[in-house]
Amino acid sequence: MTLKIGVIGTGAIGRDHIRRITSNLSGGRITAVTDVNEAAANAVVEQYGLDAVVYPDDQSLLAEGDIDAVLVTSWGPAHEQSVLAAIEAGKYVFCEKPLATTAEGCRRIMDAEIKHGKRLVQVGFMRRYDSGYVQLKQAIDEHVIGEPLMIRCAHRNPESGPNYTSDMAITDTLIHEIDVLHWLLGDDYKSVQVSYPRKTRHALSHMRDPQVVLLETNGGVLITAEIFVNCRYGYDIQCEVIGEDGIVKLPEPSSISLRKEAMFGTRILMDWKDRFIEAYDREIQDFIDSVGRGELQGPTAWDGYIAAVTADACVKAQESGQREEIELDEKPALYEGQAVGQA
Ligand SMILES: NC(=O)c1ccc[n+]([C@@H]2O[C@H](COP(=O)([O-])OP(=O)(O)OC[C@H]3O[C@@H](n4cnc5c(N)ncnc54)[C@H](O)[C@@H]3O)[C@@H](O)[C@H]2O)c1
Ligand SMILES: O[C@H]1[C@H](O)[C@@H](O)[C@H](O)[C@@H](O)[C@H]1O
Repeated sequence: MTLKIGVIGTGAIGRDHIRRITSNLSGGRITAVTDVNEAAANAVVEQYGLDAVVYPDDQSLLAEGDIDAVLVTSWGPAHEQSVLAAIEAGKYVFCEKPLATTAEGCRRIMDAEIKHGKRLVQVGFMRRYDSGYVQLKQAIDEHVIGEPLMIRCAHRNPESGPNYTSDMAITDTLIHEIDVLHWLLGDDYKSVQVSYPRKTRHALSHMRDPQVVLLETNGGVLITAEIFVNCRYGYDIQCEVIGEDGIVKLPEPSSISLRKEAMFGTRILMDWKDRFIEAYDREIQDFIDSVGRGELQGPTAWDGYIAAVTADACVKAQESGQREEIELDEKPALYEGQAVGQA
């Protein structure tokens, strides 16, 4: 069976997912699209030669579209409304991060899913599908390094856009570490503190960059996460887990090495689309396959909720300079067991 997919939001990542479904992946077909910028929706239909109807908004796409599932790839503040409408229509929905911009919004989505009685939502935390992170998880789960004690990581972007603000370092950028690290450890966060080193001259005047976030888990693991979104030299994601018996580290993306003019080196990628290209392919293929089986297995609305609660505490800690507590509601039964990523 071919899954008929509607896409809500045809910007950068919406187009990229349409490209992969159309050219790389199996079992899915784009049959409906919408974007508040109608010209963008029309352009993507033309660019990929889609046999798809362009709808004026998410409501009409969900009511009239010939679809089995939707991808929500609009701006973050628009996600909650589209996801709730998709659940109401009984459609499976893949939603890019953030699931909603507030913890209350994520709660409303969980309540709607629980009322529906079955998982319909997968959140776009693609790092769980990255083979490097999957290997780290395997090593931790198999106690290769004994108990994990500390994690050191860095999330570096070459440059931030003109509308990027200091809190987006958390809600837009660190959110990937927030998700993947609690998944790696199988542990929840307890507290967070944020510090600011000297500011880079490349950052816009209104923002703090870089930032250092110190997270502590319930199990006592200390995580230092550097966020540096104007590092200039590349798109660089680092993660090192220090355990009782050894250390495991995220591999560098594979690349040829070059010896030239008295130098030896490898290229560093510049774009998130390239760094996680295989992970995005796997997560969307997993969504298509899981919907086909009638049982989602990727990141859940509960994971989206954990990320939102943790991000709220991080933003509070950015402002207060103090250690802030992170408190989750009780995990609903629908989300028992750990959602997986795939190698
Ligand atoms: N998983 C990842 O690594 C990753 C990477 C990039 C972006 N994202 C997330 O994906 C989302 C989109 O990011 P982007 O980079 O593609 O942004 P973008 O600005 O390029 O595209 C967003 C599109 O959504 C459209 N839109 C806004 N509100 C809408 C609505 N109510 N209905 C329909 N369309 C609407 C806009 O017109 C725009 O075309 C963001 O939430 C972002 O955080 C995730
Ligand atoms: O900081 C960026 C992240 O590195 C990417 O992975 C995307 O999530 C993008 O939306 C963020 O702005």
